[in-house]
Amino acid sequence: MSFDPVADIAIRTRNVTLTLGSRDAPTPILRGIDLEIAQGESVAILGPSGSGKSSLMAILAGLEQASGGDVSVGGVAFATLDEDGLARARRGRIGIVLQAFHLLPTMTALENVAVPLELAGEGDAFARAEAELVAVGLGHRLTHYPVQLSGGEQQRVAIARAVAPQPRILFADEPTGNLDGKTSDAIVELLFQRQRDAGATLIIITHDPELARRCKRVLTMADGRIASDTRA
Ligand SMILES: Nc1ncnc2c1ncn2[C@@H]1O[C@H](COP(=O)(O)OP(=O)(O)OP(=O)(O)O)[C@@H](O)[C@H]1O
Repeated sequence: MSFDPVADIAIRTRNVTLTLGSRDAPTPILRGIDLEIAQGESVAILGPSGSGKSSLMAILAGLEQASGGDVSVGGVAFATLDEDGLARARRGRIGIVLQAFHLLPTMTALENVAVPLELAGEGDAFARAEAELVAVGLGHRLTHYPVQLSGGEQQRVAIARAVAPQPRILFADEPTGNLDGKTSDAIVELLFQRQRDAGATLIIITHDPELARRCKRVLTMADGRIASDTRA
């Protein structure tokens, strides 16, 4: 499985829909998303609470299947993949920082970052994981378990874990939500630095207009649709 360097398109969707709820009471969440995101682009997704931002990210990141339409990421059509196939498509290629950090409670901060690297078949997993944790200011918390870390520290472990495999596409849902101003600035700098250095695609859900302004493209969602799409 490889990314399509000719088209240089990281993500392409056609008429993507998501409908949840029961058959008797279906709830349309996404109502037809058409989107092309180039490799290396930085994209902010804005929009009111409940407009479908996290749902769209879950589909683009291969965490959830769309109800209808096509999603192709790095030239891979997601609709054809089962859960294992999606996990393989994500591994090492797609980095994800979710609002709930999903750190494994039985693993230390270092292990939470190193183990996915090992799973992706990377060498020097622990040395690289340590370097990533130092980069997010957590060199002094390597052996702490998630329960021993503050919310902002857990968020930074999740960010270190997401960027460590140097993914081609990095998704972040409110990556600075739990951080103070200074730490938030440092983390934002780290995300954009990774995006530039690796030519990665960066897709960030945020309510922070300052952070959105730093992205080359801003999508605004409303009621399950893309209401506006502007480039800087
Ligand atoms: N399992 C579900 N069944 C029915 N509706 C759901 C389900 N999961 C999410 N929703 C609804 O889907 C809508 C979109 O949710 P989503 O989390 O994508 O919005 P969001 O724009 O990311 O919001 P926020 O900014 O608050 O995180 C919401 O109205 C939510 O209540």
